Amino acid sequence: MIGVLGAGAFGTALAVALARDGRQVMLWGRNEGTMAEMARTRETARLPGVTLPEGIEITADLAHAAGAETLLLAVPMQTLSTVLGSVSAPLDGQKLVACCKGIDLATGEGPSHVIAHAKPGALPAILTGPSFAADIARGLPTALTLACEDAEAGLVLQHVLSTKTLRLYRSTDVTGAEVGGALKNVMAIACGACIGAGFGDSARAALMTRGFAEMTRLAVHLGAKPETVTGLSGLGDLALTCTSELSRNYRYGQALGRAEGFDPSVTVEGAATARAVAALAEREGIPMPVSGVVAALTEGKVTISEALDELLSRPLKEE
Ligand SMILES: NC(=O)C1=CN([C@@H]2O[C@H](COP(=O)(O)OP(=O)(O)OC[C@H]3O[C@@H](n4cnc5c(N)ncnc54)[C@H](OP(=O)(O)O)[C@@H]3O)[C@@H](O)[C@H]2O)C=CC1
Ligand SMILES: O=C(CO)COP(=O)(O)O
Repeated sequence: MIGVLGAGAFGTALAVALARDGRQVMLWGRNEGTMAEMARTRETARLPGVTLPEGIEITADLAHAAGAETLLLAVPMQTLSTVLGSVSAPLDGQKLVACCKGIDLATGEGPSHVIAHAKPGALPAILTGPSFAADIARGLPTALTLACEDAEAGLVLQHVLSTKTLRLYRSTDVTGAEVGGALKNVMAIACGACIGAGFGDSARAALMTRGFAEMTRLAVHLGAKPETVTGLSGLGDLALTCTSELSRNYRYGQALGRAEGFDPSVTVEGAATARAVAALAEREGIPMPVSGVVAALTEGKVTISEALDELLSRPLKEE
């Protein structure tokens, strides 16, 4: 049995893909009324046009869902610690796969460390890479990274979670996978802002490239392998998110670039993560100029033209 905690767009899309491939899935969401409605209609407003297969058990009972051998954690990053804290069972020996992307603002940690602190006896892993929920739920193909420090558990998870349309590559470099997934959202905000402000495609390509350099710098500093950052979790997801209006982070950036408002109920992981990265970069003494500018933009501390000036006026250096 696979349990999915978080019945938003991504958790539901993963549940649909896995159930279609014959897995028994339990999908947990916090709102009893919403979950009852989802069970009755087999539909969700977060994935219009998608029918939830009968193989998905829909529940609002957290203790029940948390009993599954493999748990996919698909809640927003800034709520992960709270959600895990609400599970009273220790989850010893259970495989906890973070499907969220970001860095916890309170602790400066990625999802695997948040899991390790909340449930020290569990086996943490991360599933990340280019994967819009709408694509996954429609059965469109993609490839993802499944990273787990325990190579044996990683191998098991790779087989449990791969389907005919989701091709999982395994890795033991959890830090590399987490940093790539977290930072690509920050870069997507930067690229959206760049396009929204009318700075053009050349500027966006430059931002993506320098953003990628920043991702690699932080990941390697934290002990990751550079080749992980060039994989699906880093470059793969960066390419997707910085170029598609299906990305919420990109659209949020566009709104910043146009000095327009943005619906605060939409999940935009890159905003809090930019602030977490800026704090981490300062603490560790790592230059992260694009992340710093995104953090300042999201906090309303600089305008889009001040952000551009800040990046362009940095001392000239070797690439
Ligand atoms: N959407 C996508 O294409 C992809 C998303 N992801 C990642 O998946 C994670 C979740 O995103 P996504 O599903 O898109 O987000 P959504 O906004 O679609 O859904 C978020 C879900 O989390 C629930 N939630 C929010 N706060 C809490 C809380 N405190 N306790 C319990 N549940 C809570 C919401 O419940 P409620 O409805 O009651 O508010 C909702 O079901 C993010 O980290 C994102 O980066 C990764 C790959 C692709
Ligand atoms: O992570 C994603 C695709 O891989 C989804 O991106 P957004 O959260 O920006 O929509």
